[in-house]
Amino acid sequence: MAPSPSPAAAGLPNWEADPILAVEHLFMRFGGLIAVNDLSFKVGRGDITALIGPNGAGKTTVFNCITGFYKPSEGRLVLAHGHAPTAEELARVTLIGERALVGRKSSVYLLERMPDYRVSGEAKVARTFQNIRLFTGMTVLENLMVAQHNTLMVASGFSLKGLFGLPGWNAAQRAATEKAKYWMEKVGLTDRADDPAGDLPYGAQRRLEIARAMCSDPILLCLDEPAAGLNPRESLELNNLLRSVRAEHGTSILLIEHDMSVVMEISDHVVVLDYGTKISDGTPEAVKNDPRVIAAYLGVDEDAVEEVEAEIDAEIAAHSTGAHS
Ligand SMILES: Nc1ncnc2c1ncn2[C@@H]1O[C@H](COP(=O)(O)OP(=O)(O)OP(=O)(O)O)[C@@H](O)[C@H]1O
Repeated sequence: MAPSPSPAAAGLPNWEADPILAVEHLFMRFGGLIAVNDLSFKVGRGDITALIGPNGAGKTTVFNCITGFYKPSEGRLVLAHGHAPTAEELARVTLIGERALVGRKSSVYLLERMPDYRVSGEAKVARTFQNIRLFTGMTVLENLMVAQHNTLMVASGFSLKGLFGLPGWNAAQRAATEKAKYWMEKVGLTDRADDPAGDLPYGAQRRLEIARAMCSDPILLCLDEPAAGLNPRESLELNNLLRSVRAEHGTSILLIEHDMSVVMEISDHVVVLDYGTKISDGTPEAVKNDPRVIAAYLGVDEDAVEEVEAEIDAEIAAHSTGAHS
């Protein structure tokens, strides 16, 4: 019997063929409010994926669940290092109640079972926030060194090796400084290395946040509205930075963004939420032309929404009549 074709060969999109993250039946309730309602989607390895939707749609809540800031009410969040897990591997890690199944070539992490510090330290998921959260009184360089605190603490033997200046510690400190310099250069902040982060212009603070997240060597970078408050030139620079992060470091990127010029320009895959529910999922082109998205999000005014919905209903009715005749 001929072997069945691989998912990629079968023409599936990358997020189906090689998902780095699978969000499965995610619910998040706050008392009587259902902020995320049975949400499932996948993030392709090496893809730039955008999560979009009107204000209050539940996007940041999804990020908070993925990054361990919230414990979801229900659902599974599967992060795969290496290849995606087989159904058997997934069933095993789920049923034995462990948070991860770590192998030499590939590992699987169930993020809903992990607190935020394990999601970043072990599963290697980094994030930035909608409201910038830098250490404003520290310099640019210090912010990038603090981001490597965990690695340095381990290398210092929790201070002992550091106190005696042992070679392993010195090498780790040199490597951390090199990494900080590399990312400073990458985001164009080398000449501001010794300035307090709080003195930087807004766009530069946003870039520093991304550099700080990258200093933890994430495999998945989650960015909450990275283009908010940027002017068109800065948005363009952001697009280039994100493309190069993906191309040179293979980091997969999941971003929440309202700026459609960023979303349509750099995303491979777009997922649309409205009232906590997924209403569209596909390539930027497919999503842009989806009438549900146009009605819910892409700026038709309220009067036009009913009109568009009537058109959709008429289309569906015509389609089903056609299908039955
Ligand atoms: N900690 C919380 N407690 C109670 N309700 C919350 C909490 N966090 C979020 N919500 C509610 O959940 C819903 C979704 O909010 P969320 O911030 O996730 O939306 P969003 O799509 O990120 O919105 P925006 O684009 O405006 O940032 C909102 O109704 C919000 O008020």
